[in-house]
Formats: sequence, C-alpha cells, structure tokens
Amino acid sequence: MAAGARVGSQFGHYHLRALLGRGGMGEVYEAYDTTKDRTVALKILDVDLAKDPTYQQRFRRESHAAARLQEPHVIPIHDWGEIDGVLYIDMRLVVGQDLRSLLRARGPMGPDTQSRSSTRSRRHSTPRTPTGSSTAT
Ligand SMILES: Nc1ncnc2c1ncn2[C@@H]1O[C@H](COP(=O)(O)OP(=O)(O)OP(=O)(O)O)[C@@H](O)[C@H]1O
Repeated sequence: MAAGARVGSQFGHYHLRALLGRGGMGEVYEAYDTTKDRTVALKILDVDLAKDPTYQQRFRRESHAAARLQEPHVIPIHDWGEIDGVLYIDMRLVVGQDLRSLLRARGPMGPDTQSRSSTRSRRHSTPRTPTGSSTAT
C-alpha cells in the first residue's frame, strides 16, 4: 500500500484525515474519532508486516505496555484493537513539529535552544487528564 494511501478514508469509527508519519511498524494518521468526537493520532500496523506473527506480537506488546504507563513523558494511549483484521493504537495527538524536521529546517541547535526546547517539551508532554484505564480518557 502506498504511503498515506488511507488519507480521506474511514477506518471503523475513525476518519483518517492526514498522514503524520511513518515508523518501524506502520503509519501514523491524524484521525477523527466519530464516536468520542475528538481528534487523535492513530498508528496502524502495516498490512504486509501484519502477515508476520512476530510483528503482530510486537505491535500488541507495544500497545499493552504503553497503555499501562502513566508517565508525563510518554504519550497516553486511549485505546487499541483490531478493525477488519488490522491492528491499531489510538493515542493522544501531539501537535507540533518533530525534532528531525526541526533540525532539517533550521540546522544544528545551540545549547540555549536545546535547553529551552527540552523544558518546553517536558511541560507540553504533561497529561492534561489522568489516564486511569486502557480505554478512552
Ligand atoms: N501521538 C502522535 N502525535 C503526533 N504525531 C505522531 C504521534 N505518534 C507518532 N507520530 C508521528 O508519526 C511518526 C512515526 O511514529 P512511530 O511511533 O510509528 O515511529 P517509531 O518510533 O519509528 O515507531 P516504532 O516504535 O513502531 O518503530 C513520528 O515520527 C511522528 O512524526
């Protein structure tokens, strides 16, 4: 499947609006959850990798492990599961630029910028709501 091929499509109760990025196991979309009425980041396991039980296991392990964590520096997981045989993780959407794009656009950072940036990211990654369970918060 081509990168971002799901943009504009419906995935269960999620409307996939834009491709946010690609990781080792699949793509991450900005998605609108039509049942909870909120915008989230949805990681979807690559269909080719999904044929390999090792990747399925790894993806499930990541979902379970991340959902149990309640750590200010870890993005909260709202939910995870399987829709039409495709595994997904529903997590809080982080708005902003990732470090790689920032460095590409601006070049190396000086010590002052690095320090300001890490203080800001610590502040912004603090959950606004407590995550008490593995399901929606
Ligand atoms: N919660 C989020 N909010 C906004 N963008 C995100 C979010 N999660 C991931 N992204 C974007 O999607 C890209 C890929 O994320 P992903 O977690 O799949 O990367 P990865 O760490 O390489 O993956 P993996 O651990 O599966 O190998 C990120 O680089 C980021 O740009």
